[in-house]
Amino acid sequence: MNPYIIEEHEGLLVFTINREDKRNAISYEVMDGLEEAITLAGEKKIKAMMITGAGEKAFCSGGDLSSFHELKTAKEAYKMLKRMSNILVKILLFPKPTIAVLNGTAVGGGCELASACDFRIARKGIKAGFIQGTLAITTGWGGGTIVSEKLAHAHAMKMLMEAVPYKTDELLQIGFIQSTYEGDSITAGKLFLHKFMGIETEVLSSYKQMFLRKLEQNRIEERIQAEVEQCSILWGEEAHHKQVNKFLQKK
Ligand SMILES: CC[C@@H](C(=O)O)C(=O)SCCNC(=O)CCNC(=O)[C@H](O)C(C)(C)COP(=O)(O)OP(=O)(O)OC[C@H]1O[C@@H](n2cnc3c(N)ncnc32)[C@H](O)[C@@H]1OP(=O)(O)O
Repeated sequence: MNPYIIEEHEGLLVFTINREDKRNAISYEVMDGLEEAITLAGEKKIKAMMITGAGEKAFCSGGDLSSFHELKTAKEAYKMLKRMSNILVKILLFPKPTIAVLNGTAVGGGCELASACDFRIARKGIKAGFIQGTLAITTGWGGGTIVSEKLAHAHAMKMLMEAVPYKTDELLQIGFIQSTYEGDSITAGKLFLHKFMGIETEVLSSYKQMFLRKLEQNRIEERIQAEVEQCSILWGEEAHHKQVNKFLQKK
């Protein structure tokens, strides 16, 4: 089965992580897919991009631990973290509106991926959190830096440091998600963007640039690079490998 699906719905590019049995964990193949989707979303006929996951259990459970666990040293981890952080930067700085539709749990890197989008909506009852701390690492794809820009200081720091999944009412309250939905995820995403789709692409892009200028002024890319480097160091430590082993041995 293809690990991702790319579809076009009347000017909306929809990317679905299609690894339901692995809770939509991000493998290198999913990274290939995200890179392809970003390129396709750049086409003139596309007004906005949506990212979601297959099924109802998970939006994305972060990096594929069974595969990335092979990366033992800081240097090995850096390559993977850097590649995915480049993808997050492309989504963050994408010149058109982007939305993450959290069809299910979003944890670890899944929460980072969602943070890179302009908007996040969630199915009622899901949970989302930066649980990286429980694996003795920090965010490493740029998500910590991104969330520090998008949420109030105390909310962002609390969410990162607590390292627990939050319920939808808490996610709404801190502003991590903008609304909740019931039913089909793609329909919910389309409904959220409905009014945007009637506006000229150039107008949407011009507004997006206003927000991007602020991020550039705040040296976002330089700060994301520092996050990648810091996480790589922690990744190489025994404490991290011990926690990942615990998760993998639960099988
Ligand atoms: C690597 C980058 C780093 C970053 O920079 O941010 C990270 O992303 S670190 C964070 C990595 N993610 C996690 O630690 C989450 C791990 N997963 C879970 O906690 C749970 O699976 C879940 C997401 C809360 C869902 O729980 P549940 O519905 O009970 O499912 P299972 O736990 O039984 O899992 C089913 C199936 O999926 C496999 N799985 C789940 N997550 C991952 C993952 N991240 N990588 C690889 N595989 C994953 C799990 O092993 C099960 O597989 P099988 O036993 O083969 O059925």
